[in-house]
Amino acid sequence: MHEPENTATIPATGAWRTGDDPGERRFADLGTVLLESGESLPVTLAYQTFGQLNAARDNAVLILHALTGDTDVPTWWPGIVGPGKIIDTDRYFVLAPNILGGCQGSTGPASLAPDEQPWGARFPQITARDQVLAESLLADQLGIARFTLVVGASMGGHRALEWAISRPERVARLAVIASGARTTADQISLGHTQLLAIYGDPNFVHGNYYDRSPGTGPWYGLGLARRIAHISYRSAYELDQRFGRISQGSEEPLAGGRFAVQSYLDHHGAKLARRFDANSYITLTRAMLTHDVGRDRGGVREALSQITARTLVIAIDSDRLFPLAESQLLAEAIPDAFPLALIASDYGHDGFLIETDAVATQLARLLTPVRAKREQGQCVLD
Ligand SMILES: CC(=O)SCCNC(=O)CCNC(=O)[C@H](O)C(C)(C)COP(=O)(O)OP(=O)(O)OC[C@H]1O[C@@H](n2cnc3c(N)ncnc32)[C@H](O)[C@@H]1OP(=O)(O)O
Ligand SMILES: N[C@@H](CCO)C(=O)O
Repeated sequence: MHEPENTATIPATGAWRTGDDPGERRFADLGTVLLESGESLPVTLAYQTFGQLNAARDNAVLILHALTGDTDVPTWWPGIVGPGKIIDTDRYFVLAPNILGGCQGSTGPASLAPDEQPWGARFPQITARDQVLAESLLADQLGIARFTLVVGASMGGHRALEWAISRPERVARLAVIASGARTTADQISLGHTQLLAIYGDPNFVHGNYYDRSPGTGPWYGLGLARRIAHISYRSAYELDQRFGRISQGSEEPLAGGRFAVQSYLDHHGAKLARRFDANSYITLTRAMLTHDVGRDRGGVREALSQITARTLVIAIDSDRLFPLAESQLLAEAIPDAFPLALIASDYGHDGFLIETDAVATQLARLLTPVRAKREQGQCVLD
């Protein structure tokens, strides 16, 4: 394992995280990986771990972050992961890799290609299956044969499902939150418009912007893509309850001012553009759009029937990005699944990040029997 050069060479134009955390992340060199596309890619994954792997190596939990998440799970999911939380780091060994194709330490378009230049637009097409392959190589390297729980929300749920289908012997329990078995036409449409927002930025220059002078990256396009995405992360009801037609500041929209909700979206757009790489956003969005667990497996239901893990599917009732029907399908088609767990929330898709008490209550159904039996001194086979 080594600190890859790629994290040190992202140019100053990019304000995404560049290996700036205080040494908690580690990096696994996983060698050259054969991708679903047939191309080969040298892969490094950044990851963090929390807690201790026990002697039996049977307390590992794999947490798979969503689109722009990172390895620092206790920070973005504080109600779920940490000492005494439902994913109790005093009890479990949590492994949190950064997604392949991302820009927070793992190999992605900003990494150096073998010719010592950033991949940029040359970065190959990546799928959820490629991402899971890389994660499984990381697990191999860490000596984890089987996870007691694999959990992912949103795009993390895509990978969690791929894990449970392609490597059922390695997943004892599965939690899929606000996610689905394959991207819907609506999701593809939303992703498509986000991609076009980036492509249309004159500073995108076909993805080859890394050597441009500071301040000339495709931040406008990336920020616009995030605004489009962010609308889909929240419910119409919540936005209206919260912002209504309120003006931002004293200047009325009729007099050239902004609505507060415009300012809010602008804030989230600018914030992401400061911390994320546009080429990674494209790579990950494309991976999301091509997600289909049924591809080359005889269809979605056939693929889901291969899952052996005890499974919990959680949905947010106001999620307009991942419709309930998609979660319902998972809960019905996965053989050993609890009935769909529905969380009532006004927050929409982002509910998985915000409604952590409700998510924890649901996860307890999947995890507590193990805890209770262990505390009674009983042997529990994962
Ligand atoms: C697994 C993963 O997905 S990890 C990655 C998760 N993180 C992200 O996605 C980052 C984006 N953040 C978010 O989506 C949300 O902040 C969440 C889901 C994390 C939390 O949701 P909430 O608590 O409802 O936060 P909310 O959506 O109100 O955003 C708060 C921000 O909006 C800002 N804001 C609120 N109203 C306005 C407004 N009218 N004008 C400008 N800014 C505003 C706040 O100042 C705050 O800014 P800050 O985050 O820079 O401190
Ligand atoms: N806020 C989440 C939403 C996607 O599920 C992210 O950016 O990863």
